[in-house]
Amino acid sequence: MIEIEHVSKWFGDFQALKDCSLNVEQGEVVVVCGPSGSGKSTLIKCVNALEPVDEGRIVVNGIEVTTRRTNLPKVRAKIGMVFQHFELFPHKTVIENVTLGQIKVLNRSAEEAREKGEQLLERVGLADQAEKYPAALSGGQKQRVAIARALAMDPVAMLFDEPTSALDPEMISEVLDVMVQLAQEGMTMIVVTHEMGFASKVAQRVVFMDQGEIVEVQETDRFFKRPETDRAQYFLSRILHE
Ligand SMILES: Nc1ncnc2c1ncn2[C@@H]1O[C@H](COP(=O)(O)OP(=O)(O)OP(=O)(O)O)[C@@H](O)[C@H]1O
Repeated sequence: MIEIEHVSKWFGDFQALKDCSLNVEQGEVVVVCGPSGSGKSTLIKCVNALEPVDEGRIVVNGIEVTTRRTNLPKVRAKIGMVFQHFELFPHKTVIENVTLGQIKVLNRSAEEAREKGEQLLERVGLADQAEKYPAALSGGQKQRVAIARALAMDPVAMLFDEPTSALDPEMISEVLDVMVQLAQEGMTMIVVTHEMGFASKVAQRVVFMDQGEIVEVQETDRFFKRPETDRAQYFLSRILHE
């Protein structure tokens, strides 16, 4: 479903991704972890075509996202992305945030978009916040709006870039709960996170990145019991004892 084939990417002279390959199956949840600067965000931005790749290709649900295309917003909309800092439209209400893309990119009518938006806000527990502006919401609520907004586009897969790392500790579980539910419903997901509790509960596989390389791809249980590489072992021992 998500095929990443020999992807390399440079920022100027700096190689941020080095020959990265990974296949994510339909309905699979893969957690990507690794030290700061290892290329995790860059990798998933490439999957959503937010960053162009220099070598290799990425195919999502049969569509190559790494070719230059004119209908990029439509392709991108089908691959939902949730960012660390929410990236909501600050001057739009919650319901407008959730309907805008549906109207502009998917050409849905305002009524259809609103109905879908309301259903999704209900699903993430925010039905009563529809008319508020993002500034009036907590971080956990903002992130749930961001998830609802991505889901409103009927994505074939969802990408999460450290979705809980900007949240106060007490809000982390309200966002993770929504993600767990999505996973249980069979959504294909790539999740960049250091939430190893989430990884061990939900992910089928864990990808460990370091210095732009995919160093290790392991079944989750195995990764936590016995990572194959010293680099992954060292990383795990550090974050599990933080
Ligand atoms: N737009 C950019 N221009 C130049 N360098 C960049 C750009 N984006 C990322 N980088 C560099 O590429 C490397 C990988 O960055 P990336 O954000 O993918 O890492 P990460 O593993 O997600 O890190 P973190 O956990 O800190 O978010 C870093 O060294 C970063 O400084």
